[in-house]
Amino acid sequence: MTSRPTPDAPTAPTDSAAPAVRLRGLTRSFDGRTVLDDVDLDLPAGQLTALLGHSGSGKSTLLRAIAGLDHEVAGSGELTAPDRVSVVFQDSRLLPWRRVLDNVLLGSDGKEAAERGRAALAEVGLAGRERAWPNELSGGEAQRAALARSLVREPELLLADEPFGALDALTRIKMHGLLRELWERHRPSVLLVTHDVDEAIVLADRVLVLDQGRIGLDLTIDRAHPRSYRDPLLGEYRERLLAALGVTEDHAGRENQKNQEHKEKQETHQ
Ligand SMILES: Nc1ncnc2c1ncn2[C@@H]1O[C@H](COP(=O)(O)OP(=O)(O)OP(=O)(O)O)[C@@H](O)[C@H]1O
Repeated sequence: MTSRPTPDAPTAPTDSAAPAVRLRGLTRSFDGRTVLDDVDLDLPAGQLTALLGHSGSGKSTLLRAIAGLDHEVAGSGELTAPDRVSVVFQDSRLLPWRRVLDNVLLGSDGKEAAERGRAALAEVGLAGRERAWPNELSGGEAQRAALARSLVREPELLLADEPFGALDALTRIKMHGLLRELWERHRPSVLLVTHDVDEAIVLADRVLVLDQGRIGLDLTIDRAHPRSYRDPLLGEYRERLLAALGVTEDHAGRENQKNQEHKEKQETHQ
């Protein structure tokens, strides 16, 4: 567990019951403009949490702060996060000059590491593609490889910034199933940044909405898994989230219906 106090903050205590991530008074600004405004948040160990918010609301800024990737950003507050953190982005960030297995193993050597890498690739459905080059993979396969690379480190915390944002709808649905499966097997704490309300509701046990620099809504999704886009009981959560995002009912209704029809069609075709 690493505490990263910013200049005016004390160090957080660490104990076994402590949340995986603890933020107190986290503030981040760019050019004098406050993007995160005094955010308090606990992410319990082993929870899959989704983070929604308008474009520019600060989701990536929050994720980068938790990942410790924002040293150049002005800010304050107290932040505690685990030592083993993996980050997955919208693009796979595979090195094109390394084969898939070598990408997964980056930074680890030896026979045992190679075995773990192979096992991770098998877990994401890429057994047999170890020696492929990244440019031989589809977008979905590349994201699978990125997930394998993050898993091989057995992270305590997985930070995922729109990991499925660039994928087509059918691949996205398959990746939702995969992410949930991997989470159930490994149980890291996950913070999933997404624009997609349905993705958040189907995958996460808790959904946060970032609004005006703060957590505007903190919603527990109390439905068993696996969840279906067709589940009418998820509709109520969807409405609350859309309202928190400021989407009007009319607009939401039309968009929802379109999305719902599309997703149901894709689900049927799986
Ligand atoms: N390095 C930076 N320098 C200056 N401004 C930045 C920087 N990074 C982010 N910002 C600004 O901070 C605000 C929040 O950005 P951030 O990327 O966190 O939003 P987001 O919610 O992740 O957006 P999106 O959903 O579009 O990815 C935006 O107005 C953005 O322009």
